[in-house]
Amino acid sequence: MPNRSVLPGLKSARYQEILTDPSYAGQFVLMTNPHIGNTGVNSGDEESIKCFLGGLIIRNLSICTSNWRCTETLDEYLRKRNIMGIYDVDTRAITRRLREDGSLIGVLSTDQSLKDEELLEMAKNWKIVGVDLISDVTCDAPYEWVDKTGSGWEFNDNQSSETFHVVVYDFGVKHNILRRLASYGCKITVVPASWPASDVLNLKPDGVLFSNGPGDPAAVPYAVKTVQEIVGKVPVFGICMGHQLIGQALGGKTFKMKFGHHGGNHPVRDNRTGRVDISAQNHNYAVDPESLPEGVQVTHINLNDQSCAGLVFPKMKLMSLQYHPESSPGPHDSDLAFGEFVELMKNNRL
Ligand SMILES: NC(=O)CC[C@H](N)C(=O)O
Repeated sequence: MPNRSVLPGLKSARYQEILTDPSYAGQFVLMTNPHIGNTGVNSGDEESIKCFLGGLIIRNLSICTSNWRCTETLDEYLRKRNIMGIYDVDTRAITRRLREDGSLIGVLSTDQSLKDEELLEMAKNWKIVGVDLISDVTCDAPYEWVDKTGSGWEFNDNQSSETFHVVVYDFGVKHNILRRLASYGCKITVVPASWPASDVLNLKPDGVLFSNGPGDPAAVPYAVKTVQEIVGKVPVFGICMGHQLIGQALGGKTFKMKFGHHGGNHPVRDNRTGRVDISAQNHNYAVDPESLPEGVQVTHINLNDQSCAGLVFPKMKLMSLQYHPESSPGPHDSDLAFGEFVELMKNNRL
């Protein structure tokens, strides 16, 4: 079966978390690091229960694995999940092309009977704008999440002694968002993307988190409506897709970026303090800050292109980030955002 997807260029990063980040659904990932697979794959680094990405494109597949946590090679892992991978590709050439033209549609096929013209036709007819990719990646039913970051990996000892109940809307949530919330002392209920806002509010949560997720925020009006029904009633935190849905719910506009932001080395400035974090990012859409109503403050700026990377709306007890404070993979600089959310919930209790 041929597989059609977009190619967002990606700076080198830990591949297993990328393979299992549901935000990559419908996309091929091209690694600029030339050598991939040497640490293999292990069950502790999964970011969701499946791989949702369209395929993985790399230069060299390591012929051996060497890591104490490795349980499987990358090749075995992708084969078992029926995910396409291709190596021996000139990834530098494709990267240069992507740097000029932005994300492109690509086709990968194992069907040798297809002619180049047919493959080109398939690429031309494939769309990501306006497509709901969330409904393919969200959970089927609500569940509780309890796992914290493992004690051997924990790096933050400033955690709250109070417990806060957070309902997480699963638009394609990464497990590390849930682990970090649990480590900050939250009791977590995860609900499917289509779960009614009224049912969530009936649970009387201390806060609601709108998660990351794939695709075009303008293609999921049901999710925007849910966000609208919740914002202002309890403290909320939006991450990536969640941030974009909040932007839309407030009446703002989102747009498709030429390149998108991918990888673990994006400098972001918190305008309130001047502090610069190096952040992990993965998004193709962004919120147009000019389109937001009065009272919404742009708190974070991506220093590579000055785009909007975070918002607060104090009147609505709302905060959101366009990037991934949970990292996994990536630097931990922005982990304090979870602490900020806990503060927001704490102040709302007073
Ligand atoms: N990581 C994410 O949540 C991705 C956000 C959004 N779907 C985008 O591609 O822009």
